[in-house]
Amino acid sequence: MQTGSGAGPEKPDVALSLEATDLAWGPPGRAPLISGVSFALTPGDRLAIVGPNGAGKSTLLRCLYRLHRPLAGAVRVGGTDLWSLAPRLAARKIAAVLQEAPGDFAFTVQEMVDAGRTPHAGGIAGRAAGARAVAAAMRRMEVSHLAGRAFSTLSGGEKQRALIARALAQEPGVLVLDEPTNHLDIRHRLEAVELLRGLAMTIVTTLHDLDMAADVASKVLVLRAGRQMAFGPVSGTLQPALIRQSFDVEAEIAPRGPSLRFDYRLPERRADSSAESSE
Ligand SMILES: Nc1ncnc2c1ncn2[C@@H]1O[C@H](COP(=O)(O)OP(=O)(O)OP(=O)(O)O)[C@@H](O)[C@H]1O
Repeated sequence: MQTGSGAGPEKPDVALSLEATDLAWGPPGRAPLISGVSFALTPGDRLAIVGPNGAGKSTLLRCLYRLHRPLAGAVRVGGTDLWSLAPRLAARKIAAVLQEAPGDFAFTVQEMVDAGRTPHAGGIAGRAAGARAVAAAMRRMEVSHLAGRAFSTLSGGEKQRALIARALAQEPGVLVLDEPTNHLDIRHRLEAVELLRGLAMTIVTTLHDLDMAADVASKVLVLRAGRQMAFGPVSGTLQPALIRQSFDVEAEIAPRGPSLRFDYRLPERRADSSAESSE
């Protein structure tokens, strides 16, 4: 994938602010799966959402790309309530890169990436700008040579790159990604980090790997059991005590260039609890 600025869409990206205020969501008739989530991103911020399995990371993302309507609180993009926008206008402001959806399988890569233009205006000028944005996104994600291939026949990493190309073709102000480095090999993973750092849009991504969160993100939000444990700059926020509380592991943190490196171990069992368990 090409990460240099020369390979980007010709129209400059316009990053937008993103704000969540006391956000809560849960399925009808059930207790909220997430609640009390509040954060504010300025245009161009890159937020990593981290937390253990089942913490509510994907649920929070669904609130941010307008799939789940909040039970309480609000999401504002560029200062406007997300739910006051028509769906098409919301899709011009926020694009999502999710794990592949069953509906994606019927299309070629070209058709998939073209679909990123759906929220945008048609007309001759609109179509020409759209074709340029699609071609630039495909070049950037190195999927141009796969244009005629059925999406269903791609490898996991190729699929991931095609899905990111579709979102880039959408030219959003905010890009939301669910575990974007899943399936990527070492080289493409490093390139994804560089890509995310180089995009001139606001980024929100879930990540399991804290090293990667520190490499990619300027800010981090830690969730556990649907509650926000912390939100703030990566280096001041991801501290051993918070990692122990949130993930139940002991962590040692060391600087690595401008980023951080995390080493983990399981917490030692307390002597009295092992005595209890042997009784
Ligand atoms: N629509 C739903 N109805 C009922 N429960 C749900 C729904 N969506 C998510 N959940 C539950 O909410 C919890 C949080 O799920 P979510 O997928 O947001 O977690 P996550 O942090 O992304 O997890 P992982 O790291 O394992 O991907 C899980 O226990 C999940 O089973």
